[in-house]
Amino acid sequence: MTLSRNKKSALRAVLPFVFRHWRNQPARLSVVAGGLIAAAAADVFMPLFAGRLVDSIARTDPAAARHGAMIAFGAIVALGLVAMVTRFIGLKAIIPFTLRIMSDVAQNAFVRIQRFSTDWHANSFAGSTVRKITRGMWALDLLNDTILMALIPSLVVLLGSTILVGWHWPVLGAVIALMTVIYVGLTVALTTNYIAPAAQLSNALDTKVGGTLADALTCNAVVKSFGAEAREDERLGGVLGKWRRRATRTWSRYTYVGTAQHAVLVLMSVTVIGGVLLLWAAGRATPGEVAYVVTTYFVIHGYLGDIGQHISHLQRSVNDMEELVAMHDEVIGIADAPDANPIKVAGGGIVFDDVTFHYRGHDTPLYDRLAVTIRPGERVGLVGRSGSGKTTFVKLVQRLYDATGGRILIDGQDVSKATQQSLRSQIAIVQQEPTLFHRSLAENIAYGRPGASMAQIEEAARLANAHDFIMRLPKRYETLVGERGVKLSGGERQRVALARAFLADAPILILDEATSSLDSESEALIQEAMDRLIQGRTAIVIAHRLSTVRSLDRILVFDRGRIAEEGTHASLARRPGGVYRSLFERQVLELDRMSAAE
Ligand SMILES: Nc1ncnc2c1ncn2[C@@H]1O[C@H](COP(=O)(O)OP(=O)(O)OP(=O)(O)O)[C@@H](O)[C@H]1O
Repeated sequence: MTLSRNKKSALRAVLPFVFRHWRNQPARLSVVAGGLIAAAAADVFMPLFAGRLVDSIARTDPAAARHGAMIAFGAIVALGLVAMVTRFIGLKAIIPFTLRIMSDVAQNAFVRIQRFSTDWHANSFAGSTVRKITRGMWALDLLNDTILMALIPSLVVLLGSTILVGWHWPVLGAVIALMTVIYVGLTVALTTNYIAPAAQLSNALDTKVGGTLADALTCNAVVKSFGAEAREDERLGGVLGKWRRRATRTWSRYTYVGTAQHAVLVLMSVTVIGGVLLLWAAGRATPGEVAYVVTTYFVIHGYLGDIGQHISHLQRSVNDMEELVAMHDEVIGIADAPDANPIKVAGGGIVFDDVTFHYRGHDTPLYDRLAVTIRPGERVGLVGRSGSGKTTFVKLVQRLYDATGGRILIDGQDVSKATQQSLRSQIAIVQQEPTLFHRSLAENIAYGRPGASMAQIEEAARLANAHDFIMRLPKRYETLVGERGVKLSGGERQRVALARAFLADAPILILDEATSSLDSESEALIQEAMDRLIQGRTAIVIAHRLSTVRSLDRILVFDRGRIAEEGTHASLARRPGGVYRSLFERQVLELDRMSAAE
């Protein structure tokens, strides 16, 4: 999290990040900076000719007055045109320049986040992450505009005007320089030390508002089922209340700082305009020169007045980008080894060679030197109480987590030394609660094999007993399934996931059996499809209903991260006092009770 970082480290992290992106487009950057600097330089000379104009028309000789005035007027118009054209060129070039960086930043963030470990995703709110990316993207737009369109031109005007005035009247130049330094120093100090800490706190709460909204909306089905809408309203209200208090503090600080800046500008007008009037009174400045200094003051006033805002924008955009940049610095978690090779899976034998595994934050390891061998083509059931370590076993096979000790081998190759993409392409998984994309059914089924033909997709759906229900849908294979597949029933989602696994045709299959109570017809269809899918592959089936694992080659009974028993259904069911036997007896008893009740 970024709160512990101070503002300097935020600047140090964000600015190099942005400049790295600038360097990718050197030609465009030169056009942008060149155009905008030239326009600002034209502004510096404008007051000089305004002064000449006043002096010319004050001449007693009408012909000389007209001639002088025309030259000064021509120069003012020419400078105006130069400023207009060069600014146009700069502004036109900044559009593709910034848009390209914004899309690069979003794309790069997405590329990284997708590859962050399962652990990272388990600990992050999707809603907050989305907000960090979009907010960072727009902050980059503001940051580019602030530096290139505002701060650099302001610097050119301030330096140029100070030098030009100082050339005529060194003391007046020094006064302008001093007041500018006071103004900018005060602004920088107040924005960074006074406004930024408050802004950082309100940003953190802003992210929290996004997270709270997303959390409740994603779990809307749960909220509805408990009639907990009012509770969630209240929860959001609480977070919004905190955000409002923080935002009030931040926005008030902006107002106080604005007033302090205004006071310095008033002081500057007194010293600069007062100074040139004294010079005029002493006969050392003509009326035209007074007009020149007064106009210069107003030009400087215009730029300085906005500098406060530019610095706040700089600060705000840096704060808004900080979380995005921090994500770039985060370690991926599970990364491919530098010498990783694609895994080659033929039979699909899996070995847990004395594997120790410890979840972060837990006191004790879940597995302590767990040793398991699954033969190629073997069909193994994992059973055991909830939390006994069945799902973790398959997560380790997929290398969603790294083992703390020992090795996991597939066909003799260490999974930690294989490329993740190759490893996961060899494993098809049907989750307990399959998640579908809000895309067409055809796209969802073809996810495991991009480019599959419609005929292949239909064949997979038939094998998964999904074809018939799909054909009854209004748009058949083109039907959109809703966010996470909410428009389908649990059993239908399972069958789409099975079709996906058929099409993926991987040598290793992981089935996490659905616990949701399906009607018996749906259950039979799924069971039949599962039996078909398992044929000819190494299969690991996490089973909750023991009927599912009866026909498998071997059953591993998990108990608090250990394998308490293993064997076939028949051998385990006979073992007196065994864990499996007690689970089995309990399920038989439940079935008896249910049929008695019917
Ligand atoms: N991401 C995680 N971070 C920390 N602890 C976890 C994480 N996932 C699971 N655990 C813990 O590890 C233990 C084993 O969990 P696992 O999901 O492997 O059990 P399971 O046997 O599959 O349970 P179930 O049958 O309920 O799905 C549990 O105590 C669980 O709380």
